[in-house]
Amino acid sequence: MSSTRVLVLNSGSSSVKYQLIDMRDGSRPAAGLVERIGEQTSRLIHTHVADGDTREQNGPIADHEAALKAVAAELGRDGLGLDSPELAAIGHRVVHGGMFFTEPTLVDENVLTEIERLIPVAPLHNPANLTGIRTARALRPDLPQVAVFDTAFHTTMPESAARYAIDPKIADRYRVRRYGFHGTSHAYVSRETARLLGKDPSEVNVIVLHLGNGASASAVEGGRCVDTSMGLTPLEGLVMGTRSGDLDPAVIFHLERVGGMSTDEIDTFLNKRSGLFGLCGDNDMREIRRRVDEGDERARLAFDIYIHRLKKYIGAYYAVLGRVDAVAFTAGVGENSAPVREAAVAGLEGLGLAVDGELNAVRGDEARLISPADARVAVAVVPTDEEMEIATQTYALVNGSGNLT
Ligand SMILES: Nc1ncnc2c1ncn2[C@@H]1O[C@H](COP(=O)(O)OP(=O)(O)O)[C@@H](O)[C@H]1O
Ligand SMILES: CC(=O)OP(=O)(O)O
Ligand SMILES: [Mg+2]
Repeated sequence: MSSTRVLVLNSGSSSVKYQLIDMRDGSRPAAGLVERIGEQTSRLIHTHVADGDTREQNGPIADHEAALKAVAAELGRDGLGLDSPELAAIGHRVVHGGMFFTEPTLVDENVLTEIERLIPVAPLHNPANLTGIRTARALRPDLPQVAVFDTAFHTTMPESAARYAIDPKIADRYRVRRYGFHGTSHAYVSRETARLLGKDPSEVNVIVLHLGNGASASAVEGGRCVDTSMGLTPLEGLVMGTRSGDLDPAVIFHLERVGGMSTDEIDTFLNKRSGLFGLCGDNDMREIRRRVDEGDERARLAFDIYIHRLKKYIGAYYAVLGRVDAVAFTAGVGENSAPVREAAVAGLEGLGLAVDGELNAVRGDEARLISPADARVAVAVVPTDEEMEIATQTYALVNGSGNLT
């Protein structure tokens, strides 16, 4: 039996998402999610696609190691376990790869050491990614494990965009620079946007707006990233579900000196209790829109701040690129929230940007244009598929080709 399947693991700070993908035809025999890891109310939802069976497990799952073992057991019940000869490799999303990793990388001890060294700049993400890799290796030591880095796509950024305006000696000593994240999604979506326009990626300039719980924008010139909104960590840039995005760095000194908060408290405050959640108590855009429609002022302000920041980045990346062929909305909010898309480009007709109300209201899983037919710049909804991109890159590395054979 040939090995054509890739298990993709996306370990977040309190969740593990997984998909088993068959590279022969792109089918997904199984997929699932473990959420609220470390709490009493953890939940595993597993879907075995062949028989449409979805199983749910509720109850505490202490850590990422236990989560991954539970996932392996669920896959095993469907005959799709980690011992399956059809499994070619496991592809892991790793959030921070620093400057070192510019490509998908076969995991060995040195790679693990380097990912570990990057924990201080990705404290919410890299530890979970590491545990995922280590647990998977222990369960199936002979299987190739590939790390696919969120930062890799952004390593093409010019120094003018990647450096902060601080002494380069200090910056280099502490590896302080703008790395950018969600790169797997920005790469996939910019390519799919070119495809939607019937062009080669090398011919088009695209602004990608990845609006999920974490959110980031990128400027992609002829298939290469030239700027992105996240920086040293995934805190910079857009307003997010629970992260503040851009602020004057002096806010931190002020909160410490005047507010009496510790560095760790400020870190938690800005990463976990700010953004939409900090502004109005909700981080889910559906709930925020519902409240806006009911006339809730706090939700309205949160929405307006979110949109104002988004619009500023569209303008900034328009200037960075000089010529823009398309603006692509993706991820949970970008794919599903027509009001966000409409508000983000409202008033930008001068830049050739507009949204057609009827097209914007259409829902669906396919990439689609939402700009009027005569628009100078295409505005598109392009569903992201980080799992397929990770599987493709993983399979290409272990097999010498990314083609679906
Ligand atoms: N129908 C919808 N309308 C508006 N927002 C939505 C909708 N569906 C999902 N979302 C938003 O998508 C967010 C999650 O996006 P997602 O890309 O799945 O995030 P992540 O991968 O970062 O967890 C949710 O917080 C929610 O606000
Ligand atoms: C890097 C990052 O922000 O990831 P996520 O959106 O999964 O939190
Ligand atoms: Mg996401």
